[in-house]
Amino acid sequence: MEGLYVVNSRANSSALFSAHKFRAHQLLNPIPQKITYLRSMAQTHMLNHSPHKQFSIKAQMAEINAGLASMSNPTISNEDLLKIKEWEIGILQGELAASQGISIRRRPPSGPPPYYVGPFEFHLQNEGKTPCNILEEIIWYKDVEVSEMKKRKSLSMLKMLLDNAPPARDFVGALKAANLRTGVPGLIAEVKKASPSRGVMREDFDPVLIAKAYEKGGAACLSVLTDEKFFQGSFENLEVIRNSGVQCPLLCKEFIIDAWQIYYARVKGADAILLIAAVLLDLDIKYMVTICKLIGLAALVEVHNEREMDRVLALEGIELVGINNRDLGTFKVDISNTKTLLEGERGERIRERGIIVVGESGLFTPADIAYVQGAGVKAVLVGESIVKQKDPTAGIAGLFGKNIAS
Ligand SMILES: O=P(O)(O)OC[C@@H](O)[C@@H](O)c1c[nH]c2ccccc12
Repeated sequence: MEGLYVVNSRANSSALFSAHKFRAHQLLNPIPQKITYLRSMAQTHMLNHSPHKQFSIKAQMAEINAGLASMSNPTISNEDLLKIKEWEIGILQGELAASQGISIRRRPPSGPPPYYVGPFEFHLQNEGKTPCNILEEIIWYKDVEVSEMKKRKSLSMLKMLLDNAPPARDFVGALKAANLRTGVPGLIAEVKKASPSRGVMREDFDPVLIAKAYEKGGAACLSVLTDEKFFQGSFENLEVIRNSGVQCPLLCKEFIIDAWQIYYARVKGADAILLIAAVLLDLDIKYMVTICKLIGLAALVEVHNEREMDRVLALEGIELVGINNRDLGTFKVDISNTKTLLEGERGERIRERGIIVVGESGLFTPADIAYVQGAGVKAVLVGESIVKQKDPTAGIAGLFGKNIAS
């Protein structure tokens, strides 16, 4: 556990590069040999994990090295050096993300540090300082938010709190049981006040009342939005629902970019967390799923296109995959996405591996539920259509076209 902590204790970084940075702290003096050493380490990591990018990265590394070798300013401070390193690592991480088809960029640093002598193209890459879509905006804001939260509560504090937390409830088990009991997909009912695409969905928003109404209506699990700025949710909502006597396992609906958030979610009462493949590198997903297993959480890995599905299916140990019918970049909703991603060989592999698939977003009617069930989902994640109902319990019966409460 301690090893995991060191590697993943920094925001903004994939596990490997965090380890790399960690060592960078220890190795800053004297400068040239150590830079070369650090660089070769980064190079090794890149080569191991992104073979098809080998050539371009090698070339860029060579360019940076040449630049540094010709650097004449001997007064460069350790602090500036560290900034240079961090900036470069950001660029390399961007490269790795692009090679995996991830279009969401992490928050750009404020441009090249002083004394930077790397290739010109790197300067250009960081020109775009405005987010390209809503998901990117959310992620950039989250980066800042999480680094602030981490200052207030360290990971070691969270780990101490974890030792006293009641064990997590079986999220996947509850979905399977509900599916077997009702013959329709197990319901994850979402406690959601607002969203960037739909605005405020319910003015009289009482999270505990809604949660209890969902449970009464036969929800297997609940999803609680915790993002404040864009969804008007909160960790307080998660906590009050957990302490209200509601028995359903809880999904912490958060934009997770740092393992610290996983521990935080568990401390606040979560039984499952969401990992969004459009945002996270393969290695990050793998690493975060491992952390979830260590602390007893289920991980719902969300995909919204074929590329993301293939990336996730290439990872081991995945139990729960969500297919989002809403493109988080454009807000476009199309429930046939669930069907498309489960067709052919992909669907077969999923069945063989016993992965539970959750159909997410845009489900309003019994026909919608039947459609995604026909496509192969064993669970659904529903917010808008039930949270907007005056009586969410009746909303659930309306959504399924029958009473699914036990
Ligand atoms: O309200 P809807 O259309 O029923 O969607 C619920 C849920 O799928 C959606 O809120 C969601 C799916 N993935 C997300 C990731 C972040 C925030 C929200 C989401």
